[in-house]
Amino acid sequence: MCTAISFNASHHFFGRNLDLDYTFNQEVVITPKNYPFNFKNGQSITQHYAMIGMAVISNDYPLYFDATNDQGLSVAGLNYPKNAYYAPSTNTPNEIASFELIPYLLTQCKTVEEVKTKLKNAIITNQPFSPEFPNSPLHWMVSDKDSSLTIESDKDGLHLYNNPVGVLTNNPPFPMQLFNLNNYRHLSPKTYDTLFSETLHLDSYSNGMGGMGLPGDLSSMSRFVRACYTKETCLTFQCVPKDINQFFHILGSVEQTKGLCDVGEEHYEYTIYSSCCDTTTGSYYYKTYDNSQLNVVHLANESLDTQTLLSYPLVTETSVHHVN
Ligand SMILES: C[C@H](CCC(=O)NCCS(=O)(=O)O)[C@H]1CC[C@H]2[C@@H]3CC[C@@H]4C[C@H](O)CC[C@]4(C)[C@H]3C[C@H](O)[C@]12C
Repeated sequence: MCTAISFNASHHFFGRNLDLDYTFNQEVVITPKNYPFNFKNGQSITQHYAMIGMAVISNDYPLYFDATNDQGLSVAGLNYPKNAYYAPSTNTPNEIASFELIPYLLTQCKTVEEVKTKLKNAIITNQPFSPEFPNSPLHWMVSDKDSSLTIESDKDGLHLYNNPVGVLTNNPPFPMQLFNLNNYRHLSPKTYDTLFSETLHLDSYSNGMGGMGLPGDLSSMSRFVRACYTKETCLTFQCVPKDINQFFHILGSVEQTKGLCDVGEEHYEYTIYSSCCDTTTGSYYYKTYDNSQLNVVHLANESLDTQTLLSYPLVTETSVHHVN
């Protein structure tokens, strides 16, 4: 399970929690502007936008989990089991293999509008990257500073849904997630007087009672509601570090502690990393389960007119600031 968020404050921020019971060898990866992409549909690109994000590099190829390009467009892939359907290839030019979608969009598009145009007649296909990395059932959130889009490739075709909340988790399909939010329309950061009785004097004995009924469990529908509510009510400070801090607190509202989510055979899902990319500057902040210190990799600090992938292994050791 995972949660992705797009957040507007002093800058535009985009990031996600990656929740899983095992870890890949993922690292922060910068793809510079002249790294050659040879897509399965026959298209080759050697001049394109640069991108930064979390990826596994295999065979010199960046398998991105989430990334942002130098134009401020971002995409994250999240688990979408049992619903994702990728079609067999028929060798047509509008095909994109599922593992290629993030680089395909981020090399060529600046905005969500451009993504919609690019994907108009697209088909997501099922060619796997390699035997070591077979296909995963994913759906995606694409965001720029003005809007977000959910991409779902189901048995009945490719769906592009406007995503007005800027949040994505996992199942069920996105229209159901959005509809389910209606069930929480009563939630409020304020504690109102009781609405259903004038004779019973029901006491507001605690702050925060306007939020009673907000789900706190880790199921994907609950995380969707909780992340939307936390994000919508979240204050912004027009100060980049403070807004990034707010972003990590929103992600923290749906993070998974080891032990809470038993997936069998003594494995537990946990939040492996949380990321927040400042898409205005291309700075990728992250923390890991064991290291809650923020680390950052800056796209702008590298020369991007090159061909070779740059990678930055995650700093996963617990870091403590000793005060005395
Ligand atoms: C597993 C993760 C989602 C986390 C999640 O939701 N876990 C709930 C498990 S459960 O459903 O609750 O049991 C997803 C998110 C992004 C994915 C990678 C995207 C690039 C690449 C695409 C290739 O085609 C296949 C390999 C590849 C490295 C992918 C591996 C894996 O699929 C990643 C990490």
